Amino acid sequence: MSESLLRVENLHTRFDSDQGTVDAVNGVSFTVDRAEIVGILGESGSGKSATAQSICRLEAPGKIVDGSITFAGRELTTAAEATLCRLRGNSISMVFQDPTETLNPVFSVGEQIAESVRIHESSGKQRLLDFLGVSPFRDRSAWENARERAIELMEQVGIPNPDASVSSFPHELSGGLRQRAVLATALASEPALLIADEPTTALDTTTQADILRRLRSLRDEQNTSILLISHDIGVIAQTCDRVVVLYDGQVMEAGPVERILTAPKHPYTRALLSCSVRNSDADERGHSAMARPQDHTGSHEGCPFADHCQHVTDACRSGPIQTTEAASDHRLACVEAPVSEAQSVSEQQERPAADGGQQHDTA
Ligand SMILES: Nc1ncnc2c1ncn2[C@@H]1O[C@H](COP(=O)(O)OP(=O)(O)OP(=O)(O)O)[C@@H](O)[C@H]1O
Ligand code: NI
Repeated sequence: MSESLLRVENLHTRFDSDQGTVDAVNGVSFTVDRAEIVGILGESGSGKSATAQSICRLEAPGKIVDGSITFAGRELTTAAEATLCRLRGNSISMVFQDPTETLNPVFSVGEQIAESVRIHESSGKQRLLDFLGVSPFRDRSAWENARERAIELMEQVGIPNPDASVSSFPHELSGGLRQRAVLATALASEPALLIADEPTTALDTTTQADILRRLRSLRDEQNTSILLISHDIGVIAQTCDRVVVLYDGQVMEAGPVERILTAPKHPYTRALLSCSVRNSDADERGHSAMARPQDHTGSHEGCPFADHCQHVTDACRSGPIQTTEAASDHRLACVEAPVSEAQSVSEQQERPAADGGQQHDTA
């Protein structure tokens, strides 16, 4: 078995502010294999973006205070800025939630996509466009080639009429088209790993479904590994192979999407799923709104979900929660897992336990 493309181990990312210290990422571990789509699922404030930013080493003003991030066997937490720049220009691309922050309003989208192609081809030069504020395409033939590639990329991400839209400015495009253009710039370098932080959150459901479908084709056709961040279970279910459920900067449960979404074992995951099924019913086990961790500055003894968990015991509050293997490739951070399992089966009448009701089988 080859080494995972991305391996995050015991990552701790901290923000220091006047209000105190926020442990935004508090011991997170997971891997992304080649040609795999892994989702990070969690509510607002659970540390999804801080995790993604740490992987790209764009965590400032946060600081990585512990743990390891390896990409293709290379340690990123201690890598030099020049190495990180090269990786970001070639191997790892990130798409942020708000495309207006990524696209420069004064250049056409075609030029910006073409510039990403050029950066990739000239292997890791500074982003001249941002840097100098001038178009790097003074040489006509260089522009023609890059423009052609930009049009291809625009087609790939579903921008209609790319021949015409290549000269459009960001403000001339709809939100959906802008987000597609951002995706095209991210794909220009043919990255081995694409990190997409809520890439479709602001978009209508048809556009969202289309973009998610294109992410899957990207994996199918180009073997791109994708880390997809979302608070939306539907998005994760449609797109991912595996999912990591975050709460208060910690992994509650992780495993194959189908398994986690149909037979969740962690009380938090189950609360999250039942909220999404009946999200109008905020009273559903009382978890909907109050499940959010209000105070990140306290100590981290015990399970962060303990105060909202109906299965809570003394052990949940008294020390670090061990992560156990509920099944092969299914991790769980819950001391009450066996009790929860019994509950889970009765709560989930629609499915005869997929694992035969025995959660402690071996890998
Ligand atoms: N620049 C910052 N300064 C101080 N605290 C921060 C900063 N950025 C994030 N945090 C804190 O870190 C925690 C995790 O934030 P993060 O943005 O990773 O959450 P998220 O899961 O991405 O949420 P959302 O779904 O709202 O994007 C939060 O408590 C947040 O307040
Ligand atoms: Ni976020």
